[in-house]
Amino acid sequence: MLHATVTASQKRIAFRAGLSSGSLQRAPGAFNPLSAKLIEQQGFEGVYVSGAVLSAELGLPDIGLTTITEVAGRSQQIARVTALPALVDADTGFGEPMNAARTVQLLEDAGVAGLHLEDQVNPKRCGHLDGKDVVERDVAVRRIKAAVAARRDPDFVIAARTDAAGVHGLDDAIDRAKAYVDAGADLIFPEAMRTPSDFERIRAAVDVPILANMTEFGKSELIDARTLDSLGVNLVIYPVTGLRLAMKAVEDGLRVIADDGTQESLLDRMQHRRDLYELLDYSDYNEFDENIFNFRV
Ligand SMILES: C[C@](O)(C(=O)O)[C@H](CC(=O)O)C(=O)O
Ligand SMILES: [Mg+2]
Repeated sequence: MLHATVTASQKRIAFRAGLSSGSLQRAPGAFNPLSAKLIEQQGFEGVYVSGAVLSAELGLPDIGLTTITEVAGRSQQIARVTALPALVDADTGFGEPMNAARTVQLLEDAGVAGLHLEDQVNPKRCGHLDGKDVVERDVAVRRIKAAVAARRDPDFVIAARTDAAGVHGLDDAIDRAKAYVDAGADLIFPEAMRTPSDFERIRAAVDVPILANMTEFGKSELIDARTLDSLGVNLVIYPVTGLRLAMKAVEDGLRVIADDGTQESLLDRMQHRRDLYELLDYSDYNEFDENIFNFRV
């Protein structure tokens, strides 16, 4: 009720334990706090706060227009309603290495379990588009080092994402992944991997946990969870999946209302009022109120 009963520190410890458990952790993107509760209810191990979703929600493309204040605010809203650890997309860290350092502290304060910083130039692009570019490896290393040095909670996870595979090829992505691990990254996010064998090569190159981004309509083959697990992937994100499902359902539903003049035929495709209330722990609020208001004459 009102908030998750698990503290930020406990979530970070649980996130690290999951990453080193040897079994795949799954973190669908929560497109709002309510959907984070649904992700928890459905038995996933974590939630992902996607930059693509956050910008799309604001009616913007994912080209680095959102600010750290917006990202931290949304991340806090999501983290506080779920017991699951949240991993946040911190793009390029919102500027210079010093901005990346501040980003770490603001996201620690937001109560999330970790973030990822990517090696793209500013302004960044979706990692699955052509025409993106990366900064020099040393610049990215400075970004990671600044982030790691700024961390106050040693359990807060700092992930390094490399977009280099789509720009200079997989060999450069592997070199960068190694350099980012040396700089202190806890987790490697190789962006826009095409096939299982790309993940195999990353897995063989680094000792830290690795992440698979199973975003749709991009460059990556959609690989099922069991296969990812057998490839030694530690964490999979489905960043925009929930938003895509919801938006298509809403679009179809709105068309029916416009055509039929009623939503009657859509009722069995809707989350029932009862299920929404259950997700919101509505009955607990009632009980809470009764306990306060117990005046009897
Ligand atoms: C993971 C990602 O960074 C995101 O913001 O969710 C995106 C996802 C997408 O645009 O499909 C990315 O892969 O760049
Ligand atoms: Mg992103």
